[in-house]
Amino acid sequence: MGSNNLKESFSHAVDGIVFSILQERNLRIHFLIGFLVLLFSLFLPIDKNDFIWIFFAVFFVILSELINTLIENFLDLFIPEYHPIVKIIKDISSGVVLWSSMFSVIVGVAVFGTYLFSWNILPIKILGFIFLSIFPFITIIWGYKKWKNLINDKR
Ligand SMILES: Nc1ncnc2c1ncn2[C@@H]1O[C@H](COP(=O)(O)OP(=O)(O)OP(=O)(O)O)[C@@H](O)[C@H]1O
Repeated sequence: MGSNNLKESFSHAVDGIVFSILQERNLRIHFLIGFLVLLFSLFLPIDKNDFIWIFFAVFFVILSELINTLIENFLDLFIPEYHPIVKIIKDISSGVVLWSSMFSVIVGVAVFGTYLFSWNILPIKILGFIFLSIFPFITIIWGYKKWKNLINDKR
């Protein structure tokens, strides 16, 4: 069942991406947003470095969504019934997508804020601070009890 040439390997890889796009609504949304962001950036005088950051942010979110899809399918194959550990793994996997989306928001605000509104670094620092300190702090307080129960279930 292994692929024996480069063309076949490429075709299987494309099949994987097509399957993920057809299966996952969130992936379709991220592709659409990524396309619109890149299209929009064509109309701004964005320099090469900033464009690479934008492209990387879009690419990174789609990559994490593909990994999320991979993990979900893997789990559904081997453990289709409800299981507390499956819940934890799937939630972490979604968390990876959320985390990379937050990174792309920072990049978007930094680049587009500069070109559209001549923002300096302050709004970006504030957003970065919110994402890296206030966000984990609030979510830990908010979700602590729920997660403690889940971890106890796991034991
Ligand atoms: N077998 C399972 N056992 C326990 N919890 C599950 C199971 N399947 C799904 N869940 C819970 O439901 C959520 C959604 O899982 P699902 O597989 O439907 O992904 P989805 O709808 O594609 O969501 P997303 O891609 O946004 O993570 C998971 O994050 C998890 O909390």
